[in-house]
Amino acid sequence: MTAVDSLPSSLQPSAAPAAAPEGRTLPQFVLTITCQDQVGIVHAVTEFLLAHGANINEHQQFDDTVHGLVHLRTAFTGPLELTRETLQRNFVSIAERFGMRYEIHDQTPPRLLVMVSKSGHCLNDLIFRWRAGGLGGEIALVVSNHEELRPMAEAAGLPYIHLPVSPATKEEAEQQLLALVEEHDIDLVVLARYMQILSDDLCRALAGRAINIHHSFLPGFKGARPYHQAYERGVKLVGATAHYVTADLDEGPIIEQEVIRVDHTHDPRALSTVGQDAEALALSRAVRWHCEHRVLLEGSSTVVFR
Ligand SMILES: Nc1nc2c(c(=O)[nH]1)N[C@@H](CN(C=O)c1ccc(C(=O)N[C@@H](CCC(=O)O)C(=O)O)cc1)CN2
Repeated sequence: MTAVDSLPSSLQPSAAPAAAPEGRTLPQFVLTITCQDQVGIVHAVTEFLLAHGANINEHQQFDDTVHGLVHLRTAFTGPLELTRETLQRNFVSIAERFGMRYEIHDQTPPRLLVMVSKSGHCLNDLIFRWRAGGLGGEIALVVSNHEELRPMAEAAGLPYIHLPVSPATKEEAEQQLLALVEEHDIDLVVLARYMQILSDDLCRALAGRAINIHHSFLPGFKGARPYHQAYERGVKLVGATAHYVTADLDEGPIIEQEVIRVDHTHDPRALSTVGQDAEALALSRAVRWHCEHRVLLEGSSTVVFR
């Protein structure tokens, strides 16, 4: 008798997926796994989900033969009574058997804190997608080292916190930011053209939960004025790079990049103007994919299950 044979009829492979009672929706979850590649991983995962009455909606896998690793993302719908805590508790033994690094998420949208300076095109795009329900997370508040974007945030009903930064106030400002992250139960900090360099301590505190948009196609043109560098170089493509924030400026693991064709008629201002579209698109995609648990960090790189 196989493991499947021992399951109740409602869980037999041919059984229809569990249905939600009137007015209720079935819980949805995402499981992400990284481990050494070995036989039986997918079988163990699918047998575990079957035993909990879960119905797989999306499954993606990448075998990284360079590093001998396998990365999985499985999105599934559970029976009404299934919880993240039950899954977490029951999956531990499987994770230990295969030496898995894993996360189990329910459908609670991550809470976002957006940081800005004076340029509003990325914030504007994030607010539009959030209000349209297409960002994958909830914007909780906006923090800035300037006042210029307060009207945009407050018009969207968002709290706006002004934290001026100078060499004298930087440490205090960063402590206040961390206090806001705790106070508002923030899951992700989004640097949406925030033009101050975060300290090593702050980067460590926000490791894996802070995304920046750099206004160039990295690794080219790092720093604060990439469009001037691009103009001087005479490039024919400009772009933007969304990456996790690390202490090494503009060196964090890349999540998404976008490019736009330009030519000799574009001066630095024109390059900056056309580049804004690439920045807004790359950042919003990266934020949504992070919120949907589609981005797996692997050392200095990422695996993105788009
Ligand atoms: N620790 C990190 N902090 C930040 C990163 C990062 O990758 N790691 N990205 C920046 C954004 N950025 C480029 O994408 C960037 C922003 C600002 C500067 C810079 O030189 N700033 C000057 C001040 C400039 C000003 O006041 O306008 C500085 O901080 O001395 C370079 C790159 C966000 N933070």
